[in-house]
Amino acid sequence: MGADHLSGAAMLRIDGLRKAFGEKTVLDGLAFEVASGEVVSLLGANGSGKSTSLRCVVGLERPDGGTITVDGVTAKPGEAMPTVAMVFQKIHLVPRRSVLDNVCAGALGRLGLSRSWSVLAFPREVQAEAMACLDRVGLADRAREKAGRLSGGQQQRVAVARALCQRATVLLADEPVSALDPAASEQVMNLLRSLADDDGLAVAAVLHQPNLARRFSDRILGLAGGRLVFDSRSAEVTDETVASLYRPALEALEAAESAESAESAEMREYA
Ligand SMILES: Nc1ncnc2c1ncn2[C@@H]1O[C@H](COP(=O)(O)OP(=O)(O)OP(=O)(O)O)[C@@H](O)[C@H]1O
Repeated sequence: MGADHLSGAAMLRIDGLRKAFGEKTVLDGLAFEVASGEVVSLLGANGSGKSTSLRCVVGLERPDGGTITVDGVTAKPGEAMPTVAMVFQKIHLVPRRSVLDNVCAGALGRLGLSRSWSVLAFPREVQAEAMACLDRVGLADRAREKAGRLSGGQQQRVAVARALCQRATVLLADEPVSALDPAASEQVMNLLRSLADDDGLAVAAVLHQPNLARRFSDRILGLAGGRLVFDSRSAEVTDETVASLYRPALEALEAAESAESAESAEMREYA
């Protein structure tokens, strides 16, 4: 699984990343790397900072500190690097436009067009590239259909094709399979894996399914409180390691529930 690429230089390097929303520190000096050809999964309880870290990398959030380096080039704070693309749980396609147009939209940045959909037709060479990207994700035969008519799993693959048309070297995926059934999840995870193995992309995915993370990634990063608590090869991540990530959140929930039931017992006593 991508082992050949692991010795390569990092395609994505994050160092000392910090981000706060008001008083709340969400990323507290996060650091990790993803090599070309590698799939890395981010696991952690709700609110541990997984999405925020990816959103900082793609320029959707402006970090308060730290550096993000892509293929040796360090981004200015809040800058969107042209070769970093992201796919989301809620798939952002324009449902009324054709699948092909949605994929062509990946080229808008380098065409110097704003992210507007006013263009009536994309240049022929962009359309040809988009078709090749659609072929890569196995959906060339659906190019002329409206994107909204495709299944969730197919739409996620179209979003991946759009990232390819952007010529991404780093693909970030924020819960890419959380809304998909098991068969579609499998297909999307296989696609991410093969983009790393066969096309040399550096893939970082936030997942809520530890088993998928173990099966499809080279390494798993465990996050808690905006910090890295482990960075291990997938085969070395045990059930106990995973459980320890979620335990504090579970204990906090149990404590809140028992405080609530103690309070209602007290209220019943007074009633
Ligand atoms: N725009 C924002 N404004 C204020 N707080 C935010 C904002 N975005 C995220 N947060 C807070 O930052 C913390 C980390 O959020 P983040 O989405 O990165 O966590 P996560 O690990 O991806 O969680 P989940 O698994 O629930 O998606 C949370 O407490 C969240 O409420």
